[in-house]
Amino acid sequence: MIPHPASNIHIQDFCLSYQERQIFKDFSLNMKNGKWNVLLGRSGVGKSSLLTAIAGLLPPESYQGTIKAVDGSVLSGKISWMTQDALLLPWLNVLENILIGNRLRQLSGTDAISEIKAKSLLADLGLEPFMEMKPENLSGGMRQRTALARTLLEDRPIVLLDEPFSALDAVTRTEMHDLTFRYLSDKTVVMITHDPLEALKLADIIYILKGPTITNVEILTPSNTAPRNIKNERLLEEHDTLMKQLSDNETLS
Ligand SMILES: Nc1ncnc2c1ncn2[C@@H]1O[C@H](COP(=O)(O)OP(=O)(O)OP(=O)(O)O)[C@@H](O)[C@H]1O
Repeated sequence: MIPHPASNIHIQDFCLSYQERQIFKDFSLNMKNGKWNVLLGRSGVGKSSLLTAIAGLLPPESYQGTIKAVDGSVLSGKISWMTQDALLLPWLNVLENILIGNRLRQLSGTDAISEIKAKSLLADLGLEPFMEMKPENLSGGMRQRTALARTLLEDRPIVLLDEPFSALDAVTRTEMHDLTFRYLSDKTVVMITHDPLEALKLADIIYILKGPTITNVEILTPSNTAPRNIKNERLLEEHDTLMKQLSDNETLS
């Protein structure tokens, strides 16, 4: 499927400071359209801040530069975003939580179809037996899968994922990698992860962000097409390269 032309992301001359520290300075980047763009970098370098900026949720007075599609159109309305904390509404059950976008938009005409899609997605994610449970009764991994389901159901051309698999056990994580990759095959995905192997498994392109002030990125394009077998020898060599690139950075607070 050809990605929607407005699903690219063009970052131009982006500058961001918090108090004394400048996080980004004159930073420009074109994310790959319809691909998995993965951000790697030491904790505190500025990855989530960049995702927040792409989502259009930084206060306008706090940054300079532009983040738009290459044709100049705005990105708002084209993005679904899964934040680090699942942000589920405690008074709604799993099914209601993943349908919240529809409910807020009052798409009453599509509710029946959305509910069928939502239930099928919950079944794929192994959450069907829990769909009437409230978030407080779910494990951390189940909450994360619920948040992932909500993001996947939004069906937007741009999908921002901030450590979407971090709370999952190794087996579930592998299953979720494959499923998420399938669901998002025609989207422009920007994913943050702390796991270089996860990045190498899923990314079309990996951007390594280095501080203390980010002015550009180092790029690694893994060989072969994603999703990759993480036992592949070539991938393990690329893992070593990535680890060296990541460790060649001063410690950030
Ligand atoms: N609203 C804010 N006000 C002040 N400082 C902030 C704010 N948000 C983030 N920071 C600081 O900016 C820096 C970058 O934060 P950010 O969350 O973007 O990093 P990150 O690379 O996503 O980190 P992690 O991998 O640990 O999630 C950190 O030092 C953080 O403490």
